[in-house]
Amino acid sequence: MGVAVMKLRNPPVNSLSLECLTEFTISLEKLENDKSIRGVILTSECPGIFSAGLDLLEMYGRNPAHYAEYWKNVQELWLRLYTSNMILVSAINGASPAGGCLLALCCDYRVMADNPKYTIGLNESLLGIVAPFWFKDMYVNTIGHREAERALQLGTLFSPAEALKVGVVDEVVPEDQVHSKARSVMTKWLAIPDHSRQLTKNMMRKATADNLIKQREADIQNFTSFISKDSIQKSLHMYLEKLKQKKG
Ligand SMILES: CCCCCCC/C=C/C(=O)SCCNC(=O)CCNC(=O)[C@H](O)C(C)(C)COP(=O)(O)OP(=O)(O)OC[C@H]1O[C@@H](n2cnc3c(N)ncnc32)[C@H](O)[C@@H]1OP(=O)(O)O
Repeated sequence: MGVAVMKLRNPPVNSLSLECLTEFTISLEKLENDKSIRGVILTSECPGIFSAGLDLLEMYGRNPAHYAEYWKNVQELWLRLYTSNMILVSAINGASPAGGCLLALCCDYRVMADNPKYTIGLNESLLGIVAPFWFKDMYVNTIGHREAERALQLGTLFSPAEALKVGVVDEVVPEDQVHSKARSVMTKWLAIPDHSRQLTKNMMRKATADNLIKQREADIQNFTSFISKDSIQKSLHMYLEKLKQKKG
């Protein structure tokens, strides 16, 4: 029925390394150019993890040129996903913090597995970093200003039930039904004529995407100088240490 399933596979936690981002963007571009494909189901092949978000090791202990290159690719993937003409449905079958949540938010519909161990949200502030304006814009578009304001400041990671309540996801289903539900949602969306659905999607999303497009270079500069700061590098170091210690 012209539907592709994209499975994220970058063990152990599907972090979005530079290589992973680049491959993702290229695959998406290929699908976008394949006229037989009308929809994509985005999911993960890593057990229990949808995506751990941006790769912290791409943002820690590197040089400014690397940070700039990395951020350019983060922007590129986001723009492609967010403005895709295809129907995107995410089958969120695991934890989905920060950049993982960002991927899901780009989709037209989000189905999440009902497992309280899996959380989702833009938790950047917990890491001592700040979600950029275009992450924030997409969050506001999805859950509204007040909820986004609170969740961004607190770095809230929502359980599936909370995520459903606040509107971060559209549906929560038993874990073994995530993929079948994503497929049935896709069938419903495929019944809408592409041209009217695409024009409507574009109308809803263009201003948000344009907001980044018009200041991409400044956003790269801003990211590079922010992430290069000693205080921010120190925060990332502490967060990485915390992740290590969690293992015991
Ligand atoms: C002006 C602009 C400002 C900057 C804006 C930047 C926007 C940033 C967006 C982001 O996405 S930042 C990343 C946020 N991600 C997280 O906070 C998730 C952190 N990870 C976890 O919470 C957990 O790892 C997990 C995903 C819930 C999985 O838990 P699990 O117990 O299954 O695995 P772990 O033992 O914790 O991890 C295994 C292994 O993977 C490493 N790792 C985890 N997450 C990342 C990551 N995002 N990037 C790189 N590496 C990651 C973790 O350290 C472990 O490594 P080892 O100890 O095995 O070496």
